[in-house]
Amino acid sequence: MKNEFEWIRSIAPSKHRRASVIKGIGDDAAVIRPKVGYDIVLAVDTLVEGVHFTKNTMPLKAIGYKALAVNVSDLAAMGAEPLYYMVSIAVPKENWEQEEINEIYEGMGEAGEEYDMDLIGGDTISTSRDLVITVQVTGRVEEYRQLLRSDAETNDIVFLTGPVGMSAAGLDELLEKGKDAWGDDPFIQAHQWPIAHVEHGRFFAESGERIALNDVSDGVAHEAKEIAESSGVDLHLDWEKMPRLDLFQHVPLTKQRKWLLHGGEDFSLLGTMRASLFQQMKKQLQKKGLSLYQIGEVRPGRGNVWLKHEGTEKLLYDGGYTHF
Ligand SMILES: Nc1ncnc2c1ncn2[C@@H]1O[C@H](COP(=O)(O)OP(=O)(O)O)[C@@H](O)[C@H]1O
Ligand SMILES: Cc1ncc(C[n+]2csc(CCOP(=O)(O)OP(=O)(O)O)c2C)c(N)n1
Ligand SMILES: [Mg+2]
Ligand SMILES: [Mg+2]
Ligand SMILES: [Mg+2]
Repeated sequence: MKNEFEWIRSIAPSKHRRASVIKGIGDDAAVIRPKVGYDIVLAVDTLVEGVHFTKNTMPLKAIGYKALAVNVSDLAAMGAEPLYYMVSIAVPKENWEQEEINEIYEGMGEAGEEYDMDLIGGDTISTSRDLVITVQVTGRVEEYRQLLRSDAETNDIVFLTGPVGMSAAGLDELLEKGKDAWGDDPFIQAHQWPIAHVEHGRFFAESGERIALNDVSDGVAHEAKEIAESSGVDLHLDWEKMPRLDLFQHVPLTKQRKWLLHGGEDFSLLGTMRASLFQQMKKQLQKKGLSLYQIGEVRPGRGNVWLKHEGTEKLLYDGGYTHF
């Protein structure tokens, strides 16, 4: 067992991918040199044992991988390029071994490699119970190109960059069967190894177009409501247009609705863009092997979300995951 400081040295990267890191781990704070012409984008998200994961729902490596990926997803939703991350980890005195924490860091390192980011610092503390991992990420976006949820306008179309509901479906299976559910099943994979849609975010930002964007961490209904409210418009969604995998075909409708609309943790991006842009953007994205689905449109309103389903349009209950 290493002591705290030996352990920190053992997880510190020996070199950085980004030349802009002036000082990483090993002083009172990290120092980075921002690139001229870019705005800095910052986000922080925490994963808590029992709330976001348990040892039965997530492999240790996946906990680390997901802790970084969910943060990168917020950078993607701003159109930013991920650059650096910091980690604060509160380790319970019982039930967690150093070897297990190392595995979490291995998973985080894998995500760091995937998104080309440097670990530049953090904090290590003990706690009485339940592991808590907080990751702070820094990214950059070309000046004034950030993609805000307040930018939706009447006559825009509403889009999703990928399927939703898979992570929630996986979680239900994991809560029921525990480790017996682990494996290649796409729902389980979606829950344990989420993918942040950075390429989509960057493509939208680089286009220079006005695009409103949110990542789907708390469910489509909730994220759509956030866009509608902050843009002062109404979003009209169409159930039939939601990207739905064949895998959902035999699932009862109430469950489909719960997973697809209120599930969350999918980390697809939900957004709006000018209607005339949609086909060309879809084609360009397809060339990169990326998808884009139109699921509705934006109309004048006061921040409400409507869902057309089985011929009638109703106000969509905006319930998603809430911590209080
Ligand atoms: N405890 C807090 N203190 C300060 N700002 C917060 C706190 N919690 C959330 N925020 C801010 O509120 C906004 C929404 O947060 P959140 O719903 O967690 O976003 P997301 O779902 O994209 O992670 C963000 O700007 C976030 O930085
Ligand atoms: C053991 C367990 N129970 C429940 C969930 C489901 N869950 C936990 S947090 C959450 C929403 C997303 O997390 P949050 O902390 O709200 O992230 P943010 O919206 O800030 O990105 C969901 C769907 C889970 N992942 N694991
Ligand atoms: Mg958050
Ligand atoms: Mg978000
Ligand atoms: Mg949330």
